This record gives sequence, structure tokens and C-alpha cells, in this order.
Amino acid sequence: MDLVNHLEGRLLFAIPKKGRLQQATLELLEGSDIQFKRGNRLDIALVKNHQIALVFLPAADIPTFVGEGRVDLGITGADQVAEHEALSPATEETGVERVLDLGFGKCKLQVQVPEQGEIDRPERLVGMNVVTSFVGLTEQYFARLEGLDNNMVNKVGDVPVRNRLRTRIKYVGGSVEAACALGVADGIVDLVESGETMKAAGLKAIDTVVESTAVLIASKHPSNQKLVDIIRRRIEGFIAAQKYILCQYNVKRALLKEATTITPGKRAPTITALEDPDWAAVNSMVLKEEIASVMDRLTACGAEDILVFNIANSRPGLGG
Ligand SMILES: Nc1ncnc2c1ncn2[C@@H]1O[C@H](COP(=O)(O)OP(=O)(O)OP(=O)(O)O)[C@@H](O)[C@H]1O
Ligand SMILES: O=P(O)(O)OC[C@H]1O[C@H](OP(=O)(O)OP(=O)(O)O)[C@H](O)[C@@H]1O
Repeated sequence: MDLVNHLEGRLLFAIPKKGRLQQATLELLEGSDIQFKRGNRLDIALVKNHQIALVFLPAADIPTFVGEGRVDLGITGADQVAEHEALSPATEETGVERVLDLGFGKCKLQVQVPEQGEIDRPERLVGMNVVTSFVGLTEQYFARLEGLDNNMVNKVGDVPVRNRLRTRIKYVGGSVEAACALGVADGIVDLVESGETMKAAGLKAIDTVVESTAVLIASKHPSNQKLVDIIRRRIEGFIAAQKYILCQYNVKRALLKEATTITPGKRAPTITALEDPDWAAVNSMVLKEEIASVMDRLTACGAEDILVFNIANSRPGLGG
């Protein structure tokens, strides 16, 4: 099938075609019931149950396509969005809207130097060689360190920051961590999550440029705003369902107030009468990461028959 001729009238949604964000993004689409089948080596897939086409693109390119309005929606790292904005400042027509923080793909863009070296502060890198894949953010960062007027960094029509910097910033597309050992750089600016890559390369972090998680972004004038809102709510519902768990327990009415302060719920707990008038049943959404301590505290408070259920999906409602 000639997919390109089937794009007419469809909302275009960009998805990372590989890398660290891809798996979690595909799980998010499945959890949000966005159904598609991607043909072998095809970078476009038509969604079966919505007027949407998925476009598989490198995470670093997604803000450009969305920012220029060529694609309506996208999922990429907040670091990539910030980098795009550093290189191509938004105008009234171009630029991206951050719709939703998706929580996964947590990492930090950090300034790193050899662990055994003499450099211990980012200021000491001024005037030296710095290698990175994030040239825009790194130029902004060193412009601030070098005391260049902040208002002159990042404006359309400015003399590019790179022409005014004393620090020499060089782009490499990957394996940035090798640059110091190979004598190409005195320091690097690269992503860190567990810190294992940095440690293995004999580097240490001396500052953080930006912190990042995956984000849902939209163009300023999407082709179908209603559909964008539907997708946002579906993804929000799936994220909430992942984050929360449903906790149900019985408690004596005399202890109800104390127990429900432990499980206040997202909005408020649901309280149901039991056949025994001295007792009530409580249902409440609890953050998954807090459930063990919540159960301990409920038990200590006198709650009984505490049960915990996974939430398959949810909708926060129009009020959020
Ligand atoms: N170690 C990591 N842990 C968590 N998230 C990361 C990590 N590394 C990168 N990311 C996130 O994933 C995004 C894409 O990075 P990734 O290295 O997967 O890119 P890629 O598309 O495979 O490109 P490349 O060819 O440069 O590796 C980053 O912009 C960042 O938001
Ligand atoms: O702190 P860590 O958990 O070790 O993760 C950090 C590494 O992960 C990313 O690279 P990736 O492995 O995706 O490959 P790349 O260098 O080709 O981008 C990033 O560029 C770092 O090199």
C-alpha cells in the first residue's frame, strides 16, 4: 500500500524510531489503545482505530518536525525539545507546546570531566574544548558562564552565540564519552542516567545543564485539536493507572477520619456503608510507590481486610 497517499486527513504523531525512549513509548500507545501495525522497515504506520498516522523519526528530529507544524504531535525527550529551542528559537507560528510529562526516560544532561584531572568546576572549562551532541544547550550554558549578555543569547537574528564564545564547542553524534580519552576534549556535555557510562569512561559530573523526561509535544496549530485532546486524555489516563493502585479496606466508623487521612485519594476516598452500622468500607487511589507504608499505617490505625487492586486504565475527567 502506498502509505503516503493515505495520510490525507490524518493527525500525524511522531514516535522515536529507536533508542532509549522507544519501548516505553510503544507501551504507552498500547495502553492508550492506539492500534497500529508497522510494516517491516516502514517509518509510517496508519492507526486502525483513529484518524492518525504514526511517523517513526529519530528522537532528536521530532521537535523540528512538530515545531514547524509538519507533524501534529510527538513524543521525545525534554532535553531534545530544549536543544531544539536553543538552536531554533520559537516564533509566533513555529515552536512546540509541551502537552504532558510522560515520566519515563529520566536522565540529566551533565558537564563531565576526567575524574583524575585538574578541572573541578565548570568555570575552568571556559576557553577549552568541549564535545557534545547538544551544541545549542552547551553554547547557551557556556555563554552564561562567560558572562555574555543573557538577553543576547537565543534571539532570532543575533550573531550566533558560537561566534562570540571563547569556549570551543564541537559536535559529535554519539559515543561522546570517548572524547576526553581520545584527546579531542577537555570536558564533555552528555546524558547521564545510572552514571555507568560516565564511570566506565573515567569521567565525573561537575554540573547539570538540564534534567529530562519524555514529553508529549504538539505543534502550535495542530490539524485536529479535538483528536489531540482525546489522545492527551488517553495517555494521561494510562499514566495515572500506572502510577496509582486501588486500596480497599474496612474500618470502624470511629476511626474513619484517621484512616482516610492516610488514604485521602486523588480527589476524595469513596466511603460505603457496611451491614454492620459501626463499620464502613473505604476505596481510595494510592500512589504505587507508597502502598506498602500506607498498608502498614492503616493496619496500625485499626483498619482490617486491606485489599489492593491494579488499575487497568483511568480517565481523570475533563476537570483534570
Ligand atoms: N541513559 C538514558 N536513560 C534514560 N533516557 C535516556 C538515556 N539516554 C538517552 N535518553 C533519552 O532518550 C532520548 C534519545 O536518546 P537515544 O540515545 O536513545 O537516541 P537515539 O535516537 O538512539 O540516537 P543516538 O543515535 O544518538 O543514540 C534522549 O534525548 C533522552 O531524552
Ligand atoms: O548513565 P547511563 O545509564 O550509563 O546512560 C548514559 C548513556 O546513555 C545514552 O547513550 P546510549 O547508550 O543510548 O547510546 P549512544 O551513546 O549511542 O547515544 C547517553 O548518551 C549516555 O552515553
